[in-house]
Amino acid sequence: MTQAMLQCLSHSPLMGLVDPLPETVQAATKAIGNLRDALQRFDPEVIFLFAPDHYNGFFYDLMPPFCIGVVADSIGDFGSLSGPLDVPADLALACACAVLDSDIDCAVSYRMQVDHGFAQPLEMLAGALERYPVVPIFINSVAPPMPAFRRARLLGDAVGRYAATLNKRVLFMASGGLSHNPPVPLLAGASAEVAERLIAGRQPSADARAARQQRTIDAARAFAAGTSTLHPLNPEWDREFLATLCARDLVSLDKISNDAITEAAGASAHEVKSWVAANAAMAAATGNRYTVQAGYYEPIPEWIAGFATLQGQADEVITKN
Ligand SMILES: O=C(O)/C=C/c1cccc(O)c1O
Ligand SMILES: [Fe+2]
Repeated sequence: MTQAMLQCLSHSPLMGLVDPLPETVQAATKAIGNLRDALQRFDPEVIFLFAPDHYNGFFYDLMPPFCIGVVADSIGDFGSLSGPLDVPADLALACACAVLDSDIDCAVSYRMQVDHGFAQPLEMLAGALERYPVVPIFINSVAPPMPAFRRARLLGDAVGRYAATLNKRVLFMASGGLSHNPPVPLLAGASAEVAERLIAGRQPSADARAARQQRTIDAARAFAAGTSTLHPLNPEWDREFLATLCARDLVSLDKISNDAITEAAGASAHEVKSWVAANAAMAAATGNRYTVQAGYYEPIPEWIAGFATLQGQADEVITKN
């Protein structure tokens, strides 16, 4: 029998670099610890990790809406872990085939590069990049045109139905901020130099990477000081989104357009599509017999993130406990 578990966590590469008050860090750390403890108890045999990229592994030379990594490496931006992920290649490829058979067009990569979006949850929850077998599933969340909520839900549904055939303990994990708008550039209106970076910016020089990271750190300091023009966090939007997931009413999100997401919650709020996909996977794998609890929520300007955790269990697991 397949046993399923769901964990969703915001990420921010600013954690540890631009921190809020110690009590805020402590509360977030405790919430992350709760997820980590639950993950260890569950001891997944495979993790399906839905996450975005931030122009570190995916560029406009060929930008897929979705991509499953058959082989994947973390680049180690902002001090996140670098190195290979333990991707079960046959299983990842079979998952991609099942997704395609479900009418969801999804790329595959045998050299997928991932950034803090994938590395942070693996480090914070699993303890290492290679601690557990992981199928990395990229959802384009920063580079328009992007998939809509509905497509993210259907991707998750297809992954969940595939996972249900495995007879394993599977963990559906999502990584992404809620409302937020860090200074990740847009191609529309970009200078020639920035456009080139977004189209073909793979393997930047050490200086270029350091400059990029410093720009984000400076932006976070200004945002926290209230002197920034970045789109504000939107706690009301975030809380409503979390309530929708807890009510397991994913279909109701379908009516929210990409423009409406950007306008209400910022250009990087599209990262919540990872959460939608993971929740849809959980619903499909359990035949909709699961419960979800939001764990922690706080709008944290220093991390430029509506920061949250959420966890879900299959009803069978709850009954056995
Ligand atoms: O500069 C980047 O690559 C992204 C930074 C960032 C900052 C805050 C929240 C996030 O989700 C990010 O990816
Ligand atoms: Fe992000």
